[in-house]
Amino acid sequence: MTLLRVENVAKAFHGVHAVDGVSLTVGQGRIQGIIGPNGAGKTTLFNLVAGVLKPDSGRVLFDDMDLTGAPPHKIARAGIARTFQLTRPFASMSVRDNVITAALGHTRSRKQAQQAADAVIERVGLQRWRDNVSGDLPTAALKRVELARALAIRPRVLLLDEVLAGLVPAERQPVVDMLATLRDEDGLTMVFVEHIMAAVMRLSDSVLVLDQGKVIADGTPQEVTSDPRVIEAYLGEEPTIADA
Ligand SMILES: Nc1ncnc2c1ncn2[C@@H]1O[C@H](COP(=O)(O)OP(=O)(O)OP(=O)(O)O)[C@@H](O)[C@H]1O
Repeated sequence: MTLLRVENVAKAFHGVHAVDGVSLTVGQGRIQGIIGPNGAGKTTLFNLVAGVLKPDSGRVLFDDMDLTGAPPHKIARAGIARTFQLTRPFASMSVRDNVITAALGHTRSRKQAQQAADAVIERVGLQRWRDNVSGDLPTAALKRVELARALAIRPRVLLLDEVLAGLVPAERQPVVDMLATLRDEDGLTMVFVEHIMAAVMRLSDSVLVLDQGKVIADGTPQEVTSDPRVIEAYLGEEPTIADA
C-alpha cells in the first residue's frame, strides 16, 4: 500500500530550481533513500513534504489525504515526523523534557506524554542521558534525542535528514541497526537523506537520486549505484561509497 505519494513537486528560489518536478511513492513499511550531490534539492524536497515550504506546483498525498501546502503542525498531526540535519532540541531542557514536549504534540495528557517519552527514550537507547541537560550532550546522543523527539509523535512516516552526519563510524552502526529495527519490528515507514553510502545500501528498499533538482535515477540500491549517470553526478566525486 502506498502511504506517501509526492507528485511532480517543484520549488524555485529566485530563479534557482531547487526541486524541479520530483515524484516519489513510498509504500507502508518501506525505507526510501534519497541521495545526490550538495545542492541537489534533498533538504528542499523534505521541507516540501513536511510543510516547511509550499511547492510552486505538484502535490503531496499521504494516506490519500492531500497535504499539499499544509502547515508543519498539520502534517505532523497527520503522521509525518522529521528530523533536522542540525539538531534542534531545547538546550536548557533535560532529554526527558525535550521528548515529553514533542510527545505533547500528539496527546494533551501529560501522563501519557511522559509514558510515551519514556518508552521512546528506551527505544533509542537514551536511558543513561535521560535526566541530563540536552545542551551538554555529545553529538551522538543529541542525534538520538532528535530521533526520539520525532518518534514521540508516533509518526507513520519518519523523514530523516542526514541522521548519521557528524557521527564517527563506530557510532553509526548502532543507529543504522536501530532504524532497521524500527522498520522490521514497528513497521515504520522512512524516507532518509544520507551521504553515508554503506547505510543507504543496507537500509534502503529503494533509492531516489537527485541532481540539480531533478530525479536522475530511481531503483534498488544496486541499480542506482551501478547507473553511469549516478556515478558521474555523485558517486564518482564522493569517497563515501565504501564508508561504514
Ligand atoms: N531558502 C532558500 N533560499 C534560496 N535558495 C535556497 C534555499 N534553500 C535551498 N536553496 C537552494 O536550492 C538548492 C537546493 O538546496 P538543498 O539544500 O535542498 O540541497 P541538498 O541536496 O539538501 O544539499 P546538501 O546535501 O548540501 O544538504 C541549492 O542551490 C540551494 O542553494
